[in-house]
Amino acid sequence: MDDPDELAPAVRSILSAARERGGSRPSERVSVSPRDIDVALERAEADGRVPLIAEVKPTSPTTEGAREDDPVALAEGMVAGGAAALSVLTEPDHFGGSVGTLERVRDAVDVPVLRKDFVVDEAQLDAVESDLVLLIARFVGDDLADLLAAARDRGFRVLVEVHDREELARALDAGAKTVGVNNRDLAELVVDLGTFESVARHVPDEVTLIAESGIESPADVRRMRAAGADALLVGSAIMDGDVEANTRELVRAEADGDADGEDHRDTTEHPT
Ligand SMILES: O=C(O)c1ccccc1NCC(=O)[C@H](O)[C@H](O)COP(=O)(O)O
Repeated sequence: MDDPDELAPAVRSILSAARERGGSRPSERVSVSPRDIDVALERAEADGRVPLIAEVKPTSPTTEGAREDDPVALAEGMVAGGAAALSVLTEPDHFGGSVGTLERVRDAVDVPVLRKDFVVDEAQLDAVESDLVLLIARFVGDDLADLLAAARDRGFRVLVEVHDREELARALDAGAKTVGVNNRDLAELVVDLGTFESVARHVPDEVTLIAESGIESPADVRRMRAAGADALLVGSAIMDGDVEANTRELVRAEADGDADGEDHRDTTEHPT
């Protein structure tokens, strides 16, 4: 992992809390029969919906206040609004999430559910079942391939998050098949949609590519799709107000707008 001093204080705090929670609770090894994310994304495309992963994110270090509504009602609103899949924060100390929330949400909906947390060791994988788990390349460093294998052994599909080309190369070397490019720089917590545009062009076509963070409007959706996003992960913009209406507005961004429908990913080979 990078020098922790380079990370925003909030992110250092998130990571040290994750390590403390780590293997503190001995759990049985989970075994998951996952709902297929690719099928869910393809179904959305076939229906003319932008494939959207809507995030149940009660609060965060960059959000003022917290959303206290029942997360299950929020999740159901997102699905009613057309979300192809959901992401649920399980980090309790900085995002107001919990594994119990994820279990309740996953029981209530039939779309794939991503567990959004800061997994840094294998024992954390056994905290709860989900269809996908997140591994953040920057935080797991040289353990990425081992954690990827450990997650797959349990049946999880793995979303590997990267922020630059070096992390992308490590993700691809480790065998990632689903890659998220986070527009939020975890060192400074600054969001720049140009991050996705610059990294996406180096992602091979066969990889499922997700644009994460900072997507706020139908124009942002079209921008990320034009840069090659197979799907978008959106939290704050959906959580702010009526989640069903907010989800619907983003899901319809291509039907209502004039996207060129082209994928601008580079299909030539790049050394990893
Ligand atoms: O969202 C934050 O404030 C944050 C701060 C520190 C580390 C991670 C953080 N977010 C995690 C995420 O990946 C986002 O929740 C997700 O991509 C959705 O982003 P957004 O649509 O911008 O809420």
